[in-house]
Formats: sequence, C-alpha cells, structure tokens
Amino acid sequence: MAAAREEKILVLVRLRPLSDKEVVANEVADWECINENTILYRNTLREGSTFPSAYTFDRVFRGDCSTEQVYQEGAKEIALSVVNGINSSIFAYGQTSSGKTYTMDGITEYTVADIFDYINRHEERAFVLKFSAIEIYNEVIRDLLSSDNTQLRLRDDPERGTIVEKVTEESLKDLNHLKELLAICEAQRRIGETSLNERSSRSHQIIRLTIESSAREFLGKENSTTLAASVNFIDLAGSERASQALSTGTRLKEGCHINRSLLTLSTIVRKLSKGRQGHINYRDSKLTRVLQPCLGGNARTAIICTLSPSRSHVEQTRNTLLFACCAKEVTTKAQVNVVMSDKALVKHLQRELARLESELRSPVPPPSTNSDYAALLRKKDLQIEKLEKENRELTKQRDLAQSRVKDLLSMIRSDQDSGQLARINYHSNQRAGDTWEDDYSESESSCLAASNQFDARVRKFDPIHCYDRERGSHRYPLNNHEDHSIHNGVSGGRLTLRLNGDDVAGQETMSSPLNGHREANHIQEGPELSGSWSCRADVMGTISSPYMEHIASTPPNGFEKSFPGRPDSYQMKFPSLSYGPDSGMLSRNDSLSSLGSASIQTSEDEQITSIHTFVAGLKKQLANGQVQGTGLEAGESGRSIRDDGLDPMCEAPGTPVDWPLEFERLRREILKVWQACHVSLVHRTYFFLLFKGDRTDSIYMEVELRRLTFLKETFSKGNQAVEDGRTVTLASSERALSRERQTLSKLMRKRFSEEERQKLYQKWGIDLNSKQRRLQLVNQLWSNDKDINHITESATIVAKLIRFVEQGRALNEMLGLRFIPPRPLRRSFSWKNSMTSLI
Ligand SMILES: Nc1ncnc2c1ncn2[C@@H]1O[C@H](COP(=O)(O)OP(=O)(O)OP(=O)(O)O)[C@@H](O)[C@H]1O
Repeated sequence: MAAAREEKILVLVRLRPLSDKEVVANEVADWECINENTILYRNTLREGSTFPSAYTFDRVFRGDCSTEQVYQEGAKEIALSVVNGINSSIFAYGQTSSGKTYTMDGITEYTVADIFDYINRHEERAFVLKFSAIEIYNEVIRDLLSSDNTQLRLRDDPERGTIVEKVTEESLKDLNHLKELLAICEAQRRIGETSLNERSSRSHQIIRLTIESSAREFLGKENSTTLAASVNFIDLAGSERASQALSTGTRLKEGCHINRSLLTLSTIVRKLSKGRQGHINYRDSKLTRVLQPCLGGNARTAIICTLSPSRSHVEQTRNTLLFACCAKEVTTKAQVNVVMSDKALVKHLQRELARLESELRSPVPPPSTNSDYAALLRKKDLQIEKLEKENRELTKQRDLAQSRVKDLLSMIRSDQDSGQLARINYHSNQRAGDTWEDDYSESESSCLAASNQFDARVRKFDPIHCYDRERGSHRYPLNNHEDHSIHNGVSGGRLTLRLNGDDVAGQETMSSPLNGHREANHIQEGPELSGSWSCRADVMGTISSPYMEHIASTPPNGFEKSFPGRPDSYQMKFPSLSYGPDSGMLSRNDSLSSLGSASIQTSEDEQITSIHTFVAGLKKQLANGQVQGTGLEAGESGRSIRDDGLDPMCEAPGTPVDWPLEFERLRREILKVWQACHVSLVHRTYFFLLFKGDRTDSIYMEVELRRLTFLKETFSKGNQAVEDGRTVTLASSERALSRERQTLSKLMRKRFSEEERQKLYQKWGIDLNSKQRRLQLVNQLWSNDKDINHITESATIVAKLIRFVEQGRALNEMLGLRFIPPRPLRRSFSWKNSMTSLI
C-alpha cells in the first residue's frame, strides 16, 4: 500500500432558499453567504452577541446555487478519488427539511456519471463497479436492494474492518442502471411524516459504490495488481431533536434512535477534532461503526452541511454549524489501496512458507547473536571494573578522613587540656541578615569559658547560606540543635564532638546529621584557599582565636579541602523535607504552602499567591531545611541523606555534564509529581516559567522534585503531611486545587475579553453553548503532564490570569534566585577574615 496522506475533512455548507410553505408563512431568512467561505447571521441585534455571527468553511453555497455547482466546486474532487484506489465519503448533515436528500441525490448521480466518463476514457484498465445500499433505522440495518425485511448484521473483519454481512451487491452497468437502483432504494427507504417535512426521511441511508480496476495488460498475470476503493454517499436522518419534530409514539422512538446515532456521530467528531486522544467510541452506534473509516480513518471525506435559512430554525442551524466547525478540525489518513492478484498472493505466501520452513529446519542462531553476547559481557566487565575502582577510591577517602578526624580529636583534646578553649561568640538569634563578622567582638571572645558545648559539623560548603550579597559577607543559619557534629561527607560516618568542659568525646554513627537552624561558622582552611569549600562546620559557641588558628593551620591538603566528596553519582544533594516529631507526619516549611495555595479571601486576585510570596518561599525553602540540611535522618523512611555540598557557583558539581538532558528529565519528573500531589496551578506556572533550563536552576529543580516525591510517598502510605501547622492530605490538596480552579475561572472574565474567551473555548474544544465554560476550560489546564505543548499553553493562560508579566518587580526578584559567585577571599589572613569566610 502507498503511504497514507493526512488531510482535514472538507466541510461545505449549503443554504437552501425559503420553501414555498415558509414564504407563505411569512418566514424571514436570517442567514446569508457573504462570500465563498463565510456565512453570516444577519439578525445579531435580536439574538444579542452570545453567538458568533460569521462562520467560515472550505466553501459555502448560497440558496440559488445548483446541486451541480455544489458537486463541481465542492464534493467532486473527493468523490472521484475512488477511481484512483482511494476510499472516499460524502455526507449530508442537517436538520430535517434542510435539503440533505435533495443534495445527496444529485451528488450521487453526478459522481457516477463522472465515474463512467472516467471509465470510458481509460480503456487500458478494466473496471468492476458494485453498488450496495443500506439504511439504518432504529439501530437496525436493512438492505435497500432487498425486499425482505431481514436485519443485516455487522462483522469485524481483520483486513477490511467492519463489514455488513450478506448485503446485496449489484454490478453497476451504466448511469441508467444507477437511476433504477436509486429508485428502488427510495421506495424501500422508510418515509415518515413529521410536522416539519412531509417526506421526511427518518433513517440514515448509505449508498456504497465499490470500484476495482486493473491494467488490462497484466490481467491474469502473476504481477497483476488491482486498485480497490469505495465511495460512500451518506444521507443522514434529520439532526433536529425529537421534541422539535413534535414526535410522539413511533415518531418519538425513531427520534430517540436517530438522535442516539447522531449524538454518537457528533461526539466522535468533537473528540476527533481535538486530536486523537483517548478512546473513540465508534461502537456506540451502528452508524458510527459502519462509518468508522470515514471518520479519521483510511478515507477522504467531505461533509455537506445543509441549512434552512428561516428564522424559526435558527437554533438548529446553529447546531449544524457547530457540528461543521468541529468537523473541519478532523483529519483522515487516506491511502491508495492496492490489492495483489490471487496468483501473486499465492506466490508470495509460498515464498514466505518456504523461508519459515527452512528456518525451522536449521534453528542456528544468526551469527550476530554470539557477538552480541560477547559485547554484552565486555560491557558488564567494564562496569564491574569501574565500580571496583570507585570502591577502592571511596575506601581510601574514608580511611583518610577517619585518620584526620582522629588527628582533629587529639588536637582538640590537647587544646582543651591546655585550657585554651575559650568561649566563642554565640548568638542564638536567627536573624537572617546577621553575620558572624558583624556580631563578633574580640573582647567577648577572650572572656568566654571553656565549658561551652562545641559541636562542629563538616560538610560541603553551600554558598547561598554563606555569602550575603548585599552585605558582602558570609553567613550561616543558626542551628537549634544541641547536638552538633562533624560530618564526614565521604564515609557516611558521623562524628560528634562534644566539648563539654573537660569531657571530649567522639563517636561515629552511620546516620546523617543534617539538622540545623542556628548561625554557625565555617572552618577556614587558610588564606591561600579560595573559591568554594568542601566542608563547613556548624559551631555552637565561639571558638577561641588560638583554637581557630590551630584549625586554620591545617595543611592545605588537610582536613577539609582534600575531601573530594563522593562521586556525583553517590551524592544526594539536598534533603528536601523535614519530618515533624510525630512519626508518619511530614512537616513542610513555608515554601510548600503553594501545594494548595489558594486561600479564601475577599477577591479572586487576593486569593492568588503572588510571585513575591512564591519566590520568598523558594528562597526560604533553600535557606531553611532544604540546603542547610534539615535532615531526613530522623524520618521514618530510614533514608540517610547527607548534604555533600552542592555548589552551584562552581558549575553545580552535582549537575550532570549533559545538563539539557538532565533538565528535561527533572522537568518531566516534576510535572508528574505535581500532577500526582495536586500541586497548585499557580505554583506550577510560576515554577515552569521561572526555571527554563538555566544550569543554576538545577538546585531548585532538585529540591522541588525531592520534596514532592517525598510528599507523594507520604501520601501513598496513607500518611499526612503538616504544613505550617496545618495537616495536609492528598484529599485536602485536591480540594484546595479545586478551589484554586474556581478562583482562576472567575478571573477568566477579568483577564480575557469575550472574544478571547470564545477563541479559547473553541481551541480547547468547549461547546460554545454549554454551561460553565470558564470552569470547563480551567479544569482542562495542566491536566496532561505528558504533553509539553499542553503544559506550555496551560502555563500561558494561568500566567495571564495571575498577571505574571505585570508583576514586574517579581521578575527582578526572580533574578535574585540565581546564584552569584562570591567575591574572592581576601588574601591577607586574619582571625576575623577567617571567620567571615567560614560562614
Ligand atoms: N437547495 C434547494 N433548492 C431548492 N429546494 C430545496 C433545496 N434543498 C431542499 N429543497 C427542498 O426542500 C424540501 C426538503 O428537502 P429534503 O427532503 O432534501 O430535506 P432533508 O434534509 O433530506 O429532510 P429529512 O431529514 O426530513 O429527510 C424538498 O422539497 C426539497 O425539494
């Protein structure tokens, strides 16, 4: 078969003139075709502006256009594809008495006449034409060429799709033969009477012409091929509602069925117009089952929507136009159907059989298999080698670290013994802007007693907490915990130094002590070192100058700097969430409030989290638990996560070399967890629009992914999280999200003009006549986490609703999210400088 060609359904609109009856009844024509593509509703004053007044299609035909014109300028090209082996279908859709039968009768005759003309002009090919006709009446299929009333059944054929069993197929001889057959069909077709149309056809009629053609030259030969295709002429029953036809009794029953078939048809067309997402329920009615290939399948399709111009039918006319609007978005994929001759098919099958038999006789694996195994083994060997190397390296680093910790311990002991430990300046306040440098005074340090507790924690340096851009100094959040530790970032061990007067003890555990909220200082390695640090100490209490000098004099290849840390693949950068004291309860910091950010306030605008709040939340998230390492060590997950020092200034050591790929991966993961945790749309939008792939974004993306993954796990275990003292569950997040959607839907009216809204509804496949369209639209936003176009469009809409762009200052703040490299450390070393650089 040749390659399929994708194209939109051709949609034609035909307006009929007012009928004599309508003229007598003084009906007014409210519709007018203003050019070849546009039909206009002229009576907008009467209707107000709730509906569009102009509709555009591939072609519109005025009331005085003949059926021949509709055929020549509209349907012909599609209908005649059949002679080239391409399936085609022409539908007529419209309310009763709008002119469907009038149009289709003519189109069928003109097509068949042209087909015979084509046949006569192509004597080199042999043609076979077969005619069949069915009607679907009350969901029963009848053969219109047979006088018995037997119900025909549908069967699914693996090759031909849905076929009508035992339908009569007449070989069509010429145009006169066609006219005879059409007359039989008309007589057979059930005719009923309604108040709207005296000869209203209450059934769907499908006339099918199948054409096969082969080159005479090759007829009967092995290489002979046949083109085979069908053209369907479909005259649908009236699309009006049963009630409008004043149906009762039998008519009502007919109306229900007719509407069921047409309802399924319009539902399918609507779904297809939005793209092929989700299940398309062709099997819901006989009509759509039979017509499946014409609706998005292997066929070229034209739909002629017939309209009555009269004012009294305006509602139905609009419904028809709505259907037409959807139909013009539907694409089909037609291809040339080539059929092999029986002989060619037999030959082909024989060859295939012989090949399979020979394969069965000698089941030797193809030579490539062995080499595949060898390649696989080589790959595995390399992996093992690499892991062994890493293991050796880690062991070496661990031993080195342990021996240095021992040295450090003995240094501390000797310092203590000689009474040189003095109390260091310790501020328990948690003001973020305070720096060690500012608060320290030497006079204070000299009188401090050695009885203070001292805990040091060593881990990689984190610049965001150590460098205050505004003040040009470094700072650290304070740690509230009594128990501070030196943390060996390599071995996973934890060494607690408890300097309590004359008692100095060291201990190692395998847990990860990352809690910390108080300001601490950083152990300075020496003036010659600059740039980022591989470790830091949380110190509770101020260390005396000699002690600091002692530490500072650690050789450059000493305690802190020499630890490269674990290889990237081993590093877990930021623990993202801290557990509350209650087992099974996850506590979250402020930044997480965006999970369900819409709080109930006075106006819609006020219910939306501002970008300032969002950015502040992000910063706080990093500044508090996330970066400093509010640990998961106390958590029930049993996971031990350490802060091994992500340093985004230095090309983000934890950031993979192929950052664009990693960014895509993180973004995909984040989109998934947002969806799973019912995260606020406003939060998603801010986040999505702010973090667009800058390498320094990795830190935020990691944290976001980590915290939400953890939240998701917590929810999946049936646990609840605590946010700002509030309990959060999956259900409460869902409810908050739903409230947020309500809020956003209210903003739709403020932020989008009527026209913009209408366009959006059409784009998002929302019925313009349906209720709660704004909410319907908002409900669709951010609903598909896999389709990046959908995400981008959703973010664009939400951004407009929350005035993302207008929050100009927020963009400046956004810049504040970026990590700026610290100023180089001053080369002249002093105690004070060393303290500054530690923070
Ligand atoms: N374009 C037209 N020009 C002139 N007369 C027309 C036109 N279209 C339809 N008519 C006339 O309008 C009447 C109704 O047309 P027709 O039977 O084709 O409607 P229909 O849509 O098939 O109705 P139903 O759904 O009830 O079968 C017929 O008398 C037909 O001759």
